[in-house]
Amino acid sequence: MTGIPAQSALWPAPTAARPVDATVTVPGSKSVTNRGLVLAALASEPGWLRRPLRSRDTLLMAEALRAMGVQIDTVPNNSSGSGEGARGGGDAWRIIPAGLRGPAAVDVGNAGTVMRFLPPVAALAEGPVRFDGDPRSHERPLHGVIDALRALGARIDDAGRGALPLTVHGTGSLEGGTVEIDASSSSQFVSALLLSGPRFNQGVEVRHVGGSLPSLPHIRMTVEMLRAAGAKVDAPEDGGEPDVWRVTPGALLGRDLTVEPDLSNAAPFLAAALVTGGRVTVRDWPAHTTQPGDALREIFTRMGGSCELTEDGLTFTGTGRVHGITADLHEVGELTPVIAAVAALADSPSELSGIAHLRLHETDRLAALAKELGGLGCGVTETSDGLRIEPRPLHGGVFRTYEDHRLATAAAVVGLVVEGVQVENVATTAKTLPEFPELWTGLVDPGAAGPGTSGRRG
Ligand SMILES: O=C(O)C1=C[C@@H](OP(=O)(O)O)[C@@H](O)[C@H](O)C1
Ligand SMILES: C=C(OP(=O)(O)O)C(=O)O
Repeated sequence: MTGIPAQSALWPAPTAARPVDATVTVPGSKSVTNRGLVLAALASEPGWLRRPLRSRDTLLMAEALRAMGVQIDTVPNNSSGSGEGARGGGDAWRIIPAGLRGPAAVDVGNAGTVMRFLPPVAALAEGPVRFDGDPRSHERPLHGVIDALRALGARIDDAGRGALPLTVHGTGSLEGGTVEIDASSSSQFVSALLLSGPRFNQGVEVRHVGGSLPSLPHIRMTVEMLRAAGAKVDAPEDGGEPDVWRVTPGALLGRDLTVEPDLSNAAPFLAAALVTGGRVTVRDWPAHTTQPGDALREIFTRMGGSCELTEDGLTFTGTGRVHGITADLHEVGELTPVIAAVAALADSPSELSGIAHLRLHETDRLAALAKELGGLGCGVTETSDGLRIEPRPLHGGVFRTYEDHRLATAAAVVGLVVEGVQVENVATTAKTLPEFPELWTGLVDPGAAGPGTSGRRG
């Protein structure tokens, strides 16, 4: 990939000489793209995904579905289709479902969505499907999906690990029915079972038992996207039983879906306006969305800025002052690294809670943020379920990223206002935003802006 340093290289994070003032096009949502791919692959007719995210996580998803027999073609986004979905340039994906089959090998990389959403799909395939991925994927929780699939009738060989690597021995169908799981370590267990649920003989009823479920907006996203594909879903927010979801068996429609921008990946760009006292517009911010990133409007406003949603997108304006925040991020955990970076630059301490499950994300995010923000001079303490951040004057230094895209973008936010921050392996942003280094450079230096970022100054 052009412009992205080699893995071990240090990337000097650009410092903003003045408040940033730019408009950014953030690529599509990882969570919407990967749900869209799975639902399209399980549908009874072809479908379209427009403006899909093309990043490591979504390309791995597409490759895995292809390995199981699904046809996914890349076509220019104006070649066919109609209505709202046909808008916009770039490429689209045309997904043509087929009888799912093994033998197949799936590389999950370190994508939670691939390692959790696809074993239920593989249970519907005819033949064995082998799953493996990065070393970290072996440590991330998967027991909820494995145990549930076994209870619903699947045969899985995981050598007793309860984790990757494993083989799902699909038989072409799955009985389904009611299952209890503890999804307190990842909402993706619930989403995984619901997404394939319409194709199980009896559908599925998922009953969460155990500690509080994280990332509820992501489960709502699953429910909304299932319904948009024609599935009948009963969910707690419609007056149903708490922590119980029911999906009725039935055919899924092929959709023509335009993917929203990734609002979690918008976080560092909005943060740039906040910490430099500047202004950033993120184009195409959806008026209605289930993405957790929509909560940034409220969170960053509390931290000192203001925002306006117009037809152009979301414009966030900083004042030059950043305040600490006390926030329970249980529902929006993936926003934590950038919020922590902003908190390290605030004029008062912050307390971030409800995010113990981040210890099992791409890396142990609580330990990594404490160590790396601490290494630049910030006071950071890990609590039982979060971080206490006490801002102090920061200095430059190497910021390690532990193969975690969100650690890299968090480091870049600090680097805007602290000279000498060097980000190790910024290329790790390819997990969800391969264009990050170019977009970020365009933000700070509009003269160097590529197609995704444009400066507003003359
Ligand atoms: O379903 C999804 O698309 C996601 C759910 C969340 O996972 P957890 O519930 O494991 O935190 C989130 O952190 C992840 O980035 C994406
Ligand atoms: C937790 C994340 O990813 P994954 O889908 O791999 O769980 C994330 O993107 O912040």
